[in-house]
Amino acid sequence: MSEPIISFRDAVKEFPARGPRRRRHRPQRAGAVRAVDGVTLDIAAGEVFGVIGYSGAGKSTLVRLVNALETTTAGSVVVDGTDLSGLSEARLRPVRAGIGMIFQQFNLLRSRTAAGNVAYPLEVAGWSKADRDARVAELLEFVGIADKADSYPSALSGGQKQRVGIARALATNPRILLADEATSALDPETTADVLALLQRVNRELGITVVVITHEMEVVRSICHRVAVMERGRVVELGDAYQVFSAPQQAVTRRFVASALRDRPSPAVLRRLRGRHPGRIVTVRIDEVSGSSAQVMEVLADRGVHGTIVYGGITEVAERPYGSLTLELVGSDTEVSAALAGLHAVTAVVDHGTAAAPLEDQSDGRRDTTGVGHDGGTPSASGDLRVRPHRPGGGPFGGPTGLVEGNDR
Ligand SMILES: Nc1ncnc2c1ncn2[C@@H]1O[C@H](COP(=O)(O)OP(=O)(O)OP(=O)(O)O)[C@@H](O)[C@H]1O
Repeated sequence: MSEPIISFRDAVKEFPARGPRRRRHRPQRAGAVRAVDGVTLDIAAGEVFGVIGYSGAGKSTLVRLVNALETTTAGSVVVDGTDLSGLSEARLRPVRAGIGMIFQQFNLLRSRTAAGNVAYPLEVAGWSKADRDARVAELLEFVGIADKADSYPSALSGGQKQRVGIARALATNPRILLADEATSALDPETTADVLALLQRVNRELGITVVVITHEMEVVRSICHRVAVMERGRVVELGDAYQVFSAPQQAVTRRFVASALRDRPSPAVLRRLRGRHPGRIVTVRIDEVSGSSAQVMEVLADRGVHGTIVYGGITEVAERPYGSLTLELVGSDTEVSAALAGLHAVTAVVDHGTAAAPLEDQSDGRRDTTGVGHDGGTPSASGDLRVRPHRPGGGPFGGPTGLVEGNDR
């Protein structure tokens, strides 16, 4: 990893507890809540770093520590070589000048045009009118809304407003851009456009981008590395592909499931078994284990006919990831040999057949990733062990021990 531009060391932020919402968080001092609870984390210069977590996890507080909108209760935050602890407002000013920020609700000045909004930080920084005009034109061009320079925010779409927000955040040449739920108010297509723009900000301008989100899709599409937050703590951290292709924590698995709807729910499985008489198996497709070509080769070698009946392959951090659910048709011996062959190349979940269904090991919880129990660790092969269907369970809706997931 290159030189860190942001470092948290055992960073803690406590707030005095007020109201019932905060009571569910573990109080560290009587009447206090730890929004950030001992975070140690380095964000490298030049990366797109994601902080993902559900509401209340502490994400916003964590980024507010970076631009010193909040100060740590304990531990330290170092930004671009400056330890923010105990700095005066005057000393914080230059640190803040090196950080741009964009928000979910855009926070544009309604009384100013797009150009006027982008010019605002330049006015505050004392730029001349000529320099401001040139810089504003350049920025609006960069974010793709030069034609909207004279429009007021009320006449702009959400995506256009966020482009103005990005241009404004970039105006004074920051080294860091903080994006707090910047796409959460946008539709999927506009989200994709804005994320592509943030990627350009990173690649073309070399700006470190820190993305705060509760959407896996955001991390999946642009982040190099990710921290998963829960109750003020970082519970998983690393390369986005590694974290999401082998999630260790239940919270991470939920995020993966929300983005990759590639694994059949129990209800879908029952229908698949009903429609397809062969053996139903789900195989993981990723860079480390099997590619679909490898999987098909194994089946062809064993003389087994494989039909794709469910699944999807997408990209996480620009690398392939997903799963395919196949119906295997052949003699019992051929199918057993094919299963053994598949196990050798990738993670496999054997769902059995309608006559002899197999349930997965997640017992009471649907494991959507194929890596093991909630809170457990994946087996060496990353495989899901299977056990025979419980006696007395009917193949269609009987007490199978499987809990209904989303019936997709
Ligand atoms: N100024 C504050 N005073 C008291 N408690 C606060 C304050 N700001 C945040 N909290 C509490 O700290 C915890 C973390 O909040 P934070 O906003 O950082 O989470 P988040 O992950 O960003 O969630 P969201 O996406 O809903 O904003 C929450 O329990 C919240 O109620």
